[in-house]
Amino acid sequence: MEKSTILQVKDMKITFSQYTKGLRRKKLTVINGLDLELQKGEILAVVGSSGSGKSLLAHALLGILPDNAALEGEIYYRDQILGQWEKERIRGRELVLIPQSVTYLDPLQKVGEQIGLSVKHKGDRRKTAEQLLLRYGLEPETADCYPFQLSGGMARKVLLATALAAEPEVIIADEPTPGLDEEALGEVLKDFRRLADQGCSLLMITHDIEAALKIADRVAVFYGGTVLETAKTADFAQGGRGLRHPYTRALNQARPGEGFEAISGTQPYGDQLPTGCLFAPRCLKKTAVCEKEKPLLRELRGGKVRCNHAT
Ligand SMILES: Nc1ncnc2c1ncn2[C@@H]1O[C@H](COP(=O)(O)OP(=O)(O)OP(=O)(O)O)[C@@H](O)[C@H]1O
Ligand code: NI
Repeated sequence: MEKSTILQVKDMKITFSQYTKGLRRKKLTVINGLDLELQKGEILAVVGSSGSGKSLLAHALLGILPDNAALEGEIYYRDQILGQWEKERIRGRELVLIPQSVTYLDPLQKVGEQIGLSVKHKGDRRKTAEQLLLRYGLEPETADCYPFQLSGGMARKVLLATALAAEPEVIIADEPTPGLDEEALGEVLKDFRRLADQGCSLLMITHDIEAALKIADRVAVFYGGTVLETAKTADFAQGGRGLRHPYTRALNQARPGEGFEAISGTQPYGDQLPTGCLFAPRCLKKTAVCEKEKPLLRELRGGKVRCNHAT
């Protein structure tokens, strides 16, 4: 582990047991062999298409997976194994989630009180809540609203304010930006960068690769429940010359201004994973070995890649 690593995931696996017809139990592995490291004071963006396992990673880190999920592998926080008990102890304090859905807000509690509960330093919680609301352009009176009285964008801002109130060590932001207007988006991204520069560590899960590249230090690319590449943000520049994996290159080329070239096919899921490389069925560079063996995640040019052929 590097000295500045604050959070580390080693060989994570998440399996759901589901009841199928006739009450037979079926196991479905949705995350497998996932490794990730978050350094202190960095923004690590996690990108990947819908269903690749991004939110499950977030929920596993916070200890809020559903009851039918089994979690394997190791999570370290500040060099210590992070078990369920520890997760519950630091959740909402040292480690906070900005959830993907605004339904995480308590419908029966006024906004100001919800933010107030998270405020780290005692004192005037109401005032702190109002200041945080103001930071995202919401009137202080918003503190007296119930969640149902807010627009989607306002609710997002309340989730952000709640997370920041805790003055956490680590923020896991699961799609924090949808529904925000341009101005608020810019404000949030700037805030994230500033927090990181002050030493807070951020895992930013997002579909918005443009937003990620604006502020992130590194990017982890998820696919079919694992990491295919971790790259430095700079590797995406100049047409993605520094990138390592064919999937990341394809993602990069699908960005506006980069040619908008989509790749055909869809990501594999659960019980229908290929035996070899997860990306092989869609890869233009695959060879016989790719269909037989799962490549390991290996270090390459200051990043990591799970590909037999990357150089
Ligand atoms: N409770 C559950 N039972 C069974 N499968 C589940 C459950 N929750 C999630 N999954 C499956 O696990 C996979 C990963 O889900 P996850 O929500 O982590 O994806 P995601 O990358 O966050 O997607 P999105 O970008 O749409 O938010 C999906 O295929 C999903 O269907
Ligand atoms: Ni998600």
